[in-house]
Amino acid sequence: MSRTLKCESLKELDVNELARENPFIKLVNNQRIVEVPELILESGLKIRNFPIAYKTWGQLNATGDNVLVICHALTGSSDVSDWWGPLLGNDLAFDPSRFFIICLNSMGSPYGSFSPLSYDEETNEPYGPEFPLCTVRDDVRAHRLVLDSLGVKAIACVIGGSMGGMLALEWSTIYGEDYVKNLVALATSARHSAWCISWSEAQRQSIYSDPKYLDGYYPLDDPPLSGLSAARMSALLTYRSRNSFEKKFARKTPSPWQKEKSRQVKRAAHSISEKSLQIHNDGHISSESKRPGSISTTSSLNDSNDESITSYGSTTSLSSVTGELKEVKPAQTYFSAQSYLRYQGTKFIHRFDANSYIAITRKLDTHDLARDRMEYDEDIEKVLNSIKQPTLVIGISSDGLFTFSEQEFLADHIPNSRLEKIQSPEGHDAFLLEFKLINELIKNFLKENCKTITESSPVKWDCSDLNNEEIKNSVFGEAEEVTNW
Ligand SMILES: N[C@@H](CCO)C(=O)O
Repeated sequence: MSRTLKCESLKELDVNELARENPFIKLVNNQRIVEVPELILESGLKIRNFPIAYKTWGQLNATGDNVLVICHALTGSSDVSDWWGPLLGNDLAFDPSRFFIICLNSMGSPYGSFSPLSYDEETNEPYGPEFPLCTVRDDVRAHRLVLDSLGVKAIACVIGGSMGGMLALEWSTIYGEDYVKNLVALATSARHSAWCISWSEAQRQSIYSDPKYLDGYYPLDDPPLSGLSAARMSALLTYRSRNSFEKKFARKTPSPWQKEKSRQVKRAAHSISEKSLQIHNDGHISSESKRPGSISTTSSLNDSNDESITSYGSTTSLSSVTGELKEVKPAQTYFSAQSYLRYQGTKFIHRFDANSYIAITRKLDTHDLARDRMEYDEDIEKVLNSIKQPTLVIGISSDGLFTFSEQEFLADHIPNSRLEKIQSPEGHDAFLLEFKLINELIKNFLKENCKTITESSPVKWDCSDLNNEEIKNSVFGEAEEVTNW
């Protein structure tokens, strides 16, 4: 991270102190958090003295215009090295020896910016479910205030995928080509589709239906984990594709390490009814798995008193006639695809907050470049037509969430744009997985459109914050093959 540059006019906040109130902040290495004095949200509400977290790499040049603004996706943080690490480094797409690279955390996210975990000055309580609606446009306006205070005069290119792509489109639309010189939008849309809104809704409903949700007034030490985990599991399915799952898992049984990762902990069953109950409630993370009044037979996901780790693929089963244990091979009811989903759900609840998830999915739902843009008659094609910057649109062939046709729509209506298709079976998340292809596409686009910067002499930058070890140990879990190319 650039240690030399500080916000001139914004108060720098003590990250460690903030992390005492919001433990998720600790998951992001070496970011800065500043206090923005005031912003009027799109809703008309004025917010005061609120935090924005950001992280930078490289040095700002004398003219303040060698700036790459990278915008993160739904559950991302300001730490680009954690989720797009293989694109960041000397001679890569995001080259800190030439560009000043900045990623600012979106509001609603639990990773440092203004969120449901922030304290309301008036009540001295976290906002929780009373956190105000923050839109993509609100993010862009708040982030602009931070860029101004850092001395940024123009953005060489704004780049983002998924929600990050929405921010990138808004940056270009709000501030125009004098301030934002180039745009790269990946796997995103001009407005959030009915399909995406519906998935957001289904995920929020998972959280609402967790009895621990308590209308959002849950204590931070007892949050609605099962609802949040279920929300992430269904979200994850929309981020991948049927074919990638079939190829990866088919009908495989989880290996012992996969079972261990997904914490499938079972105690021995002593009767048919106990065994049936175990199968029936298998995967229900807050289940007691016992009849009211009887002794528990299945531990919850967080139970550390494991007696044994078994699965229904074992050879111990029950005779339906006698009700006694008998050595037979039962039908498989626990599959590798399930252990993967459960593991992902568990991984997520350790790094995200339920109210934040609700706030940020609502932000996605508000996204519509045409909304309230009367100067364009709220006509989406006219708004896209007003984006004059050289633009690269990148779509994923198998993306079922932000479909390739939505990328075609963007490219068809943004006049100075080029469309690239990534052939990948991975679905939407390919924008976070197909590093090599994305690196090449963005690098070539910048070479073509930011020549004076890409051809400038490289300057030294502090790369101590970037190393393979950090990428491998990503708190957010980069793909397993991240370092393989
Ligand atoms: N996997 C990404 C997908 C959202 O586009 C995330 O969690 O942010």
